[in-house]
Amino acid sequence: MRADREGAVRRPLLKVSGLRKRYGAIQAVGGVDFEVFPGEIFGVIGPNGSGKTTLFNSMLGQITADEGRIELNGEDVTRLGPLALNRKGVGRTFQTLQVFGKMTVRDNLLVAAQEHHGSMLGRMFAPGDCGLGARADALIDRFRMRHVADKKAGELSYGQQKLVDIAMAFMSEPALVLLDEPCAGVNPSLVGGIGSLLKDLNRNPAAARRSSFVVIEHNMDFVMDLCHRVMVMVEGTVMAIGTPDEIRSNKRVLDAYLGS
Ligand SMILES: Nc1ncnc2c1ncn2[C@@H]1O[C@H](COP(=O)(O)OP(=O)(O)OP(=O)(O)O)[C@@H](O)[C@H]1O
Repeated sequence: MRADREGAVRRPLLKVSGLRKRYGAIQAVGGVDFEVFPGEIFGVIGPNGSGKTTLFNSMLGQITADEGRIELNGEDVTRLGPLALNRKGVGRTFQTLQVFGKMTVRDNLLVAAQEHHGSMLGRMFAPGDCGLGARADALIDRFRMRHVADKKAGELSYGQQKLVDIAMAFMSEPALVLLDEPCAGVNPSLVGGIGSLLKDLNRNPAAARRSSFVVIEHNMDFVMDLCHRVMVMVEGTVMAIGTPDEIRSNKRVLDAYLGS
């Protein structure tokens, strides 16, 4: 729980407590605690091997943590798998592209909503397509992809495919989106655009609810510009959590990570 500027107590959307995961002799995640609040963009940074991906995969039900508890809106979701979490409003993007190269951009978005609305075929023949076509078109416009909407995704540049990948995560209108290195492999000239897009999606006043994001990213300028708070992981544990300014001026973080 945390009090906002007006003093009202805010309940976390995501609460991770005492999370641990070991691989044999390696303690990948060694007792991690943090909270993400509604509407917050929360960054996770740390050197290679510090446990970020293991933490993500545990939160997404892709691996089972050895210990700890994960709560979504106060509900214990520790043992839920990816599909059940997706149905509860958790979306994700992967480090590597997940788009279907032979399908159009628009169809990629429609397929992404499949888990929420039954099979692709069922949806295609359902009257009014459950509103998914309209949602796909709205995202296509928001991501400025109208000119490529009917092109095969595999024909697009890597950066454009990355945008399709991110847009797919938003088809289910998630409350929480976990983004795994959204800038990885993207031309530096496109990185600013991805940041603006995510900020725009985060504050979207038209959406029924504001999405919160947890973002793993090695591009420090991107993280510091985008995130409201940042968590620094070192050797599977939390070294610091704070605003970008607090993290940039934290001596331990500078010595262990940022300063290197
Ligand atoms: N499936 C696995 N089997 C064995 N060891 C693993 C496995 N997955 C991760 N590890 C180890 O756990 C530690 C944390 O890895 P993890 O991938 O979570 O770190 P990371 O911070 O995401 O790294 P990177 O920034 O390089 O993606 C590392 O020492 C890694 O070698």
